[in-house]
Amino acid sequence: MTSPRAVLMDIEGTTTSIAFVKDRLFPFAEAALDGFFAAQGSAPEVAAILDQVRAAAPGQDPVAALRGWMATDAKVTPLKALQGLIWRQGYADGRLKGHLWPDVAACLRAWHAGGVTLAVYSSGSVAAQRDLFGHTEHGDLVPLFRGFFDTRVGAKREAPSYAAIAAALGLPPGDILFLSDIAEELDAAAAAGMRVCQLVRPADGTLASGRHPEEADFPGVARRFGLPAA
Ligand SMILES: CSCCC(=O)C(=O)COP(=O)(O)O
Ligand SMILES: [Mg+2]
Repeated sequence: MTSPRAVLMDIEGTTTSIAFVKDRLFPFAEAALDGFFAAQGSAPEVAAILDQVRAAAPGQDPVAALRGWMATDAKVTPLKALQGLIWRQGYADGRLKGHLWPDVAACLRAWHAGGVTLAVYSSGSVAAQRDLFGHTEHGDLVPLFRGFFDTRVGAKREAPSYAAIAAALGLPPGDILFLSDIAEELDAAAAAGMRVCQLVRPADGTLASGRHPEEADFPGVARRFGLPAA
């Protein structure tokens, strides 16, 4: 079988540790929330997010709605947009560094150098994705990627989202390999015709679903799917 022409990847649990997202990024945004609104609540970008929160949670105080979504890790677009704005300040002043598992950066560089199209699909906003990959221990990796996709393209557990991403990349779904730790996301991508592989990273405690090919790291993915070696 030919190797994939593109690799589409999830962030949390795939390129990046679950602990970094849950124990560093999410608490960072939650702790900064009140101060952020006090300083920037009237900025047009922030006001637009608050309007989206009011539309999604009618009758609720918008900040209370945001805190409720944070508490349940809801993948709601306005929450993700707001978290991205708050994290931006942390990346800019050096309090945040985008975490990548040690095997990831070298593989991304090798795959890109070998002509493989790279793209990201995460619940985190496109701005947050670009900030994470732009501020890693391995430098700015944003130029390696052709596309970044978030929940505005659709939910990660629904097949049409993956069809829309393939169309945006201008590739047949069968030419794209999707990498994620979440079996339901892989189910949806496979239903849209993509090739898939579950990242079962021991340090994240990921459980293999048994429904998809599985690998513990990106070099394993490269070997299995015939991608360039790092
Ligand atoms: C851009 S990093 C933050 C990721 C995030 O907010 C999140 O909810 C994790 O979602 P993923 O789709 O990457 O598992
Ligand atoms: Mg994930």
